Amino acid sequence: MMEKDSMDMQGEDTVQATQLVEAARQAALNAHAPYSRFAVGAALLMRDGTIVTGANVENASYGLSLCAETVAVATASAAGRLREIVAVGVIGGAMDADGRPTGTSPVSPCGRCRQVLNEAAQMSGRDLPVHCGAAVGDAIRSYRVSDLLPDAFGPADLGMA
Ligand SMILES: O=c1ccn([C@H]2C[C@H](O)[C@@H](CO)O2)c(=O)[nH]1
Repeated sequence: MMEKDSMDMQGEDTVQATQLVEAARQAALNAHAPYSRFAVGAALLMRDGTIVTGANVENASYGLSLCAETVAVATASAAGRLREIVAVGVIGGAMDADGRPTGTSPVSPCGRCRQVLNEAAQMSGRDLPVHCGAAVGDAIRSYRVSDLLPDAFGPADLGMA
């Protein structure tokens, strides 16, 4: 797999990653993914320590489905909190018969979600950590938004500070 090297973490960052991955796992249980049967959960750590979550919402058109990360960022934005995001956790995996995501390899955000996360990073003024966890087990790969979307098209390209 071609992916930029993930960050090495220690101490507090590891706690943050573990907490966000666990919240993302909980969120993924609410995925509406009857077509792909692939559940994704996303968790946003906010400046005040609270967590905003999202899960993927598919629909019968397939292609117009909403990703977990996008749902989470939209939820924070709708509450007037787009600028308050400080870290992100994501998990995903093929659902078992009970609708629980499975798999021991981390998944990382799709291309569209990377652009959405870049907007959150720009608005928060932080190169947000993105902790990508496995549905099951301890595997976590952590990145920065700028690792996932280098040379991003962003507000500066539209002449905005
Ligand atoms: O970053 C991603 C990648 C995929 N999905 C969802 C979309 C679809 O519902 C399912 C399979 O692609 O996973 C997400 O929620 N986030």
